[in-house]
Amino acid sequence: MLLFETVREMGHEQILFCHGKNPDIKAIIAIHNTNLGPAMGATRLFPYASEEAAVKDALRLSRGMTYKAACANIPAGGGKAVIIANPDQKTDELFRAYGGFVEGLNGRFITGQDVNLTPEDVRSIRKETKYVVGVSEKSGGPAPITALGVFLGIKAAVKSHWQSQELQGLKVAVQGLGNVGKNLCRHLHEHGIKLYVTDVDPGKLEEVKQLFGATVVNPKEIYSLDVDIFSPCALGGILNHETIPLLKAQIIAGAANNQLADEQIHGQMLTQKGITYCPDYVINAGGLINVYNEMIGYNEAKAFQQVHNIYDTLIEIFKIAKQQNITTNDASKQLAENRIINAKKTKINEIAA
Ligand SMILES: NC(=O)C1=CN([C@@H]2O[C@H](COP(=O)(O)OP(=O)(O)OC[C@H]3O[C@@H](n4cnc5c(N)ncnc54)[C@H](O)[C@@H]3O)[C@@H](O)[C@H]2O)C=CC1
Ligand SMILES: O=C(O)C(=O)Cc1c[nH]c2ccccc12
Repeated sequence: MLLFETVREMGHEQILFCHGKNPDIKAIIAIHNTNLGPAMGATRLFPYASEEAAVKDALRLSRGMTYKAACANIPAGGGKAVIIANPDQKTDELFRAYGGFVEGLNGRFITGQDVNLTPEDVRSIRKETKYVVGVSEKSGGPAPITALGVFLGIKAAVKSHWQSQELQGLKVAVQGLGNVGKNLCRHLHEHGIKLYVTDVDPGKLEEVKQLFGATVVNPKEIYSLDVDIFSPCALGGILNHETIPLLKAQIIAGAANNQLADEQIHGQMLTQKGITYCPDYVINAGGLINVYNEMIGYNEAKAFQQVHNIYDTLIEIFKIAKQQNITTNDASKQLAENRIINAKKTKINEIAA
């Protein structure tokens, strides 16, 4: 991988390679853009197959955070960190060492809990740095708000795709019943939607089957179901050459980050199939909205309003995509980039005034 060529093309400001021998730590903090504010992004821990895979994940996730904040009108920039490790290697010392690196950035990067981190791990990070958010119990954590945002995104997609407000009787396939997926199932069930669900954890499947009368399917079956909507709420990269030809759903609307294995190629494939794709970083902004509000002093009404704006933003993105005959992913990128450029101009004008 040609590192500087890649970051020049993707537009990153700074990448920090964090290393230590005792404790043994390998982490990458990617700061994509800070025009709108400090770079925000939760930290994920993962046993990446290669260092290149870890770098790529950090680069793409951090850029996604820039677009996410811009599309949600949150005055924050985009960043993301990955710790290369197996979940069974987690220790308090590891997270404290990582926290030291975050502290060294002095607020340019603000982080929290992502894949494979628990609230306890985040408390370890917090022993070394105050630049951690999303640990307060006040707002109930980011997942319920993320799920609400995804539900509103589904409503927007239904409106745009079928010119309908009617959810009753629709069939939705949900991949992953974690913190977001389960909360999403509750909203969908309450609106009379028929659920088809999958997870690799049998306990979670049983719970959702009992609570919401969901039909349980094998992880491999989830793509080819005869449903109206597919909601990926587990892993990234699930929209690819193997899965897209299998899809019967007309709408894709879920919480997972980096759903398109390749943004251009697979974004186009979905458009050609006539599928309405809700760009992941637009529909899953609820978590960021929640932690940002927690950071500035939680105001439930304000956070609620910002999450509800996801509906209007998606309607605007679908409109831009149709008018310009581009993918919804490119339309949302355009919206985000315009907001970032305008913010920079405003900043320059303020300095000049
Ligand atoms: N929690 C939040 O506020 C936000 C979450 N996201 C993203 O949404 C996704 C879900 O987040 P959470 O619910 O918080 O995570 P989680 O870790 O609580 O849930 C993920 C679920 O997916 C399941 N899973 C893993 N591999 C699977 C497979 N191959 N097939 C089916 N299920 C599988 C897991 O068993 C788990 O139940 C993640 O990609 C996360 O990055 C994005 C924005 C905010
Ligand atoms: O939407 C994402 O991918 C996030 O990282 C959102 C998020 C959850 N918890 C956080 C803590 C600090 C910064 C962002 C987040």
